[in-house]
Parts: sequence; structure tokens; C-alpha cells
Amino acid sequence: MASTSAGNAAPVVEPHSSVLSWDRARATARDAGEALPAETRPLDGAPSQTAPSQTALSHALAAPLIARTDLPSFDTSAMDGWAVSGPGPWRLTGGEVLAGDAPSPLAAGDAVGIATGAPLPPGATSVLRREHGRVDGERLADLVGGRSDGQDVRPRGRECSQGEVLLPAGTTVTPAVLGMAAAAGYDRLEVHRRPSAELLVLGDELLSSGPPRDGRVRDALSPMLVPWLQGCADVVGCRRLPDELDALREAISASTADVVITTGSTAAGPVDHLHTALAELGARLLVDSVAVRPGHPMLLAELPSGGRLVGLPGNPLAAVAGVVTLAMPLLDRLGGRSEVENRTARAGDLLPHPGSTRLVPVLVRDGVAQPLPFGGPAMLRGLTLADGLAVLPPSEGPLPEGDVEVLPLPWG
Ligand SMILES: Nc1nc2c(c(=O)[nH]1)N[C@H]1C(S)=C(S)[C@@H](COP(=O)(O)OP(=O)(O)OC[C@H]3O[C@@H](n4cnc5c(N)ncnc54)[C@H](O)[C@@H]3O)O[C@H]1N2
Ligand code: MOO
Repeated sequence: MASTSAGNAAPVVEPHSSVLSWDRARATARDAGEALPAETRPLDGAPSQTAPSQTALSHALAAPLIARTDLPSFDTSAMDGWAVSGPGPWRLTGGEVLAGDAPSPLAAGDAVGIATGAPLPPGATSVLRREHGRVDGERLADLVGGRSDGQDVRPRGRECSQGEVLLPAGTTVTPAVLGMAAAAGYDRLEVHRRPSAELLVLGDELLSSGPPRDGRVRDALSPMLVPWLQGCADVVGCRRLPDELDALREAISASTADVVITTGSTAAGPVDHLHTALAELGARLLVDSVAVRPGHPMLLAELPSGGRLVGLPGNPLAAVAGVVTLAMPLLDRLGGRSEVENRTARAGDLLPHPGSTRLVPVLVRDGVAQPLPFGGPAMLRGLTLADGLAVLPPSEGPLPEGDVEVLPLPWG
């Protein structure tokens, strides 16, 4: 294939012509797409080591989760013991009411054995725990006393009523949501399709195994970003590419992913071909450099195919800044996830940058966000200990008194 790299008639590209504020950049990423269509997916399926999960897990609800019945759907015994009617002592009627039974009514003064989870017989007023009763022939005595109506009974509708909105559309389906949906009577959920993402990791100097050597470094981004992105996207590929314009342009144009994510090559170094490749492909830059430290050369582009491309800088912590600033907001939007409110914490010894937002790996203890050591752009050591990234707005002097926003990390 003919090369269009520098020296031929390649378009002249001046990177980073319009720097966006961090807030604008995030909002632009969030607005750079629409939620993907809805589909229905089962709550569970046979686990497979090879095939991706077909269940609704990690998708966003496309419709509110509405209770299909009252929960519990019948008055339920909360303990093993006896269903009793009125004050004791009681006359035992014999037999046991088990979970799944449809018990006969209980007359005043009567008691019947009952298991946890069994429906309360009509006429029963409370449940006496097995360890609180003594049976003497047909007579059951209360060893504790002070009995009140409804004791050890889970009344119908205590958790929710039929028709009640349990969760709004846009909620991410977690294991807890799957369990709640099953309890509320669902077999399948209407969820948004998750976006597909392909990761292209650029750099001739990158090694995929062993220690750094001969001036080369280990690729730290593939192992970190694939599982990170899998939280909200189907990662359909992760490829290493050499620092060659043709290879980069081909890989971008061949990708069928909703979002192509590149690492490295965002700056204006001798082998940083990303801007040129995008220009040659006719891509439109939506974000081209952000006033954020680290990570300022990050970019977001609309590809002629309709897909999006997020360019993460090569320095590993700068790449993380690009993930939280551009990749996650875009992928969340495409996946139909609603925006999550960030946590806040009191600012510890955090130093702002005069002209840029700073993203700082922090440990939050007793409500105070303290910076971690080893938080430089080329380092990941601080991040390994962090439970969030503090967002420090640009400021000439020290931060104003008060709270800072703390972006969550997937493991935080
Ligand atoms: N003249 C200027 N030079 C640079 C500027 C600038 O404004 N003017 N910005 C600096 C900043 S800030 C960053 S961040 C980097 C961004 O560089 P690139 O996105 O072009 O990335 P590379 O040059 O390819 O690599 C930078 C650095 O990161 C290492 N790297 C790359 N990929 C990986 C990986 N997968 N795993 C581990 N490490 C990786 C690479 O070896 C370099 O050390 O530009 C600055 N320069
Ligand atoms: O964007 Mo960077 O600040 O060197 O990592």
C-alpha cells in the first residue's frame, strides 16, 4: 500500500489547536452519541469460559424496573416455629405448614407448626419461634411472653407493592439487580446494547512480556485497560500496532467497533501519527486537547464510519485521565447508563494547577482525600493504592476551603 506518511502529500495537521476545559471535554464526550437500542436479555444463563455473557448483567436498564407483585407476595413466617392465633397458651392442631403450601385457616386460640418462608395461615396473628415455645401434649406455651401481633411475620408488601418503581431506567444491572429482578418476577430485562470497543495500543518501544530492557518498556496499558473497559463495553479486540501511519490508518478504518480507543501517539513527536491518520481518514475532531493534568493531549473524534475514536495519551496515568474524561462518559452514554453522582471529600494536601484541572490519585480516609505518592503522569504506583481520583479545579493559589469531587475507580 502507498505510504502517505510525512514526506508525501499528507495533510498538514496542527494538533491541539483548541484546548477544552475538563468539564467541557467530559460533557462533549457524553454528548458525542446516543444510547444504543434496547434488547431483552435473560437474568441468568449457563456460565461459559469462552463465550461472552448473554445475560443482562452490566447492561443498563432501558426501562424502569417495576415490581410485578407485592414483595413478599403473601404474609410469610420469618422463623421456624408455630403460627399462633391470639394470645397463648394455644392448642396445637397438628401438622406443619411448609414453604410453598397453601395453609388452611387457623381458629382463635390454635397454633400450627410452620417453617421459615411458609405462608401464614389466614387467622394467624404472629409466629412463635421454636426456641421460645414448649409443647406439652396438644398444648403450646409461650416461654417468653410480651407477644405482639405480627411478631416474626414478614407482612405482604413490606419490601414493595405491585407497580412500584424499584429502579429507574439507566441503572446498571449489577448482581444485586439481577437478584432483585428475579424476586420481583422477571425472567428477562429490557436493557441497552453495550457499545463495542477496540483497543489499539501504539508504540514500537512496547514489550508484551518480561522486564523492560534495551530502552524499551512493558506495555502497561493493555492489561489495565481491557478489564477496565469491559465494565461498560464489549471489548472486541486489543491489538498492538507499530508507530507507522499506514498501519494506524488501516486499523482505524477497518475497525467495526462503536468506539476505537488508541493509546499513545497523541502528541506531536516524530512518530506520533494519530492526528495525521485522523485527518487522512476525514475524521472530525470533537475534542483535541484538554486543560487537564495529566493527559492534556487526549482527543475524541467522530469517524466517517459513524464510530468514535478516543485517543488516550501514552503516559500510563495520562491514559487513565483520558479514560475517566472521555472514554467512560462516551461509553456510558452509548450504553444508556445514567450519570452517577460523584463522591466528594474534604481536600487534604492537594495542590491545584493554575491553568488546568488536576486529577490526583487519592486515598480517602475519614472523609479527607489525601494525595498518594508516585502520582506522576508516567507512573501507576500511586493509582494501585487509590480509591479515587480527586478533581482539582484550576486555581492560581491554594484550593478554596471545602470539598473536592472524587471520581470513583472501578475497584474503589
Ligand atoms: N513537545 C511536547 N512533548 C510532549 C508534550 C507536549 O505538550 N509537548 N506532552 C507530553 C504529554 S503531557 C504526554 S501525556 C505525552 C503524550 O504522548 P503520546 O500520547 O504521543 O504517547 P507516546 O509518545 O507514544 O508515549 C509517551 C510515553 O508513554 C509511554 N507509553 C506509551 N504507551 C505505553 C504503554 N502501552 N504502556 C506503558 N507506557 C507507554 C511511552 O513509552 C512514552 O514514555 O507527550 C508528552 N510530550
Ligand atoms: O498528559 Mo502528560 O501530563 O505527561 O501525562
